[in-house]
Amino acid sequence: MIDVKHVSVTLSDKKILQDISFQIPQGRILMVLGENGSGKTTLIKSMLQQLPYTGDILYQHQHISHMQEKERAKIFSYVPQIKELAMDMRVEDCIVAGCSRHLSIFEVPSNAQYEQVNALMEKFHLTHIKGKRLDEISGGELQMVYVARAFLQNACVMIMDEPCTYLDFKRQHMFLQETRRLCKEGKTIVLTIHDPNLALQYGDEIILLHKGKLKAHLKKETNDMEKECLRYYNELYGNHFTMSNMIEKGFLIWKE
Ligand SMILES: Nc1ncnc2c1ncn2[C@@H]1O[C@H](COP(=O)(O)OP(=O)(O)OP(=O)(O)O)[C@@H](O)[C@H]1O
Repeated sequence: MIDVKHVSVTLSDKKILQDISFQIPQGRILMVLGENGSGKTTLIKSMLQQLPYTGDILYQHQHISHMQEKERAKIFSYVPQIKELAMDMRVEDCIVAGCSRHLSIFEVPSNAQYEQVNALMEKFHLTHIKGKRLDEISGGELQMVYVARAFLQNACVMIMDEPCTYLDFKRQHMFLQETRRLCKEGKTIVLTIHDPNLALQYGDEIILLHKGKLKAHLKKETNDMEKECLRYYNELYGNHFTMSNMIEKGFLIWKE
């Protein structure tokens, strides 16, 4: 379980997050929603100890801030926003770096690990970019390369910052189906996303940030997530939304 307790972040004298508290049980997908600048990235970077914060963030009742870097790498894998991704390496080398925590400093990845890379590249339909450098592939492909790398890392908690942004419609669903499968194996997934429909379809829980504050925490079991999400969106962003079953328009949905 991850326990975020009264977390606040101030950067350059600006309050970015204010008194955020929530828990995520193991084996759940938490979707983090909120408009641009609401604090989603700041929240996940705080969880990853990449930003200074006040309050407490615990994993299985242990303070994450007290853990060694290596211990944290066993617990968390991270897919940053695409704007932060390094370019100067080959696709396979980028993915195989996901298992670097299993290697000692002088060790190079084994053939078996490269086989795992090949399997992941097949799973995510990336075989056509094998051998290419990261600056020779598309934005969506780059995003999937980093997702594959995080999958290879096999950490207990996967934290991903807008992993769907550059993915086409099919790949968004394919990827989210994979994350759901990982959850069934006991992994915990935290991901920021802008599409409330994807969050509703795949999330076990949703938190909604607004101006650095936690506006809502919805759970599949205890909330009518669709209706409450609609209510919050209308409250926050003006009365612009309705549910698809309330209007006579067709739209594409993913058949499971
Ligand atoms: N180092 C910094 N110093 C000052 N302000 C910052 C810093 N980093 C981020 N901010 C501000 O904090 C706010 C929250 O940023 P954050 O990146 O967490 O938002 P977000 O919800 O992830 O946005 P988006 O959906 O656009 O990615 C923004 O107003 C941003 O300008």
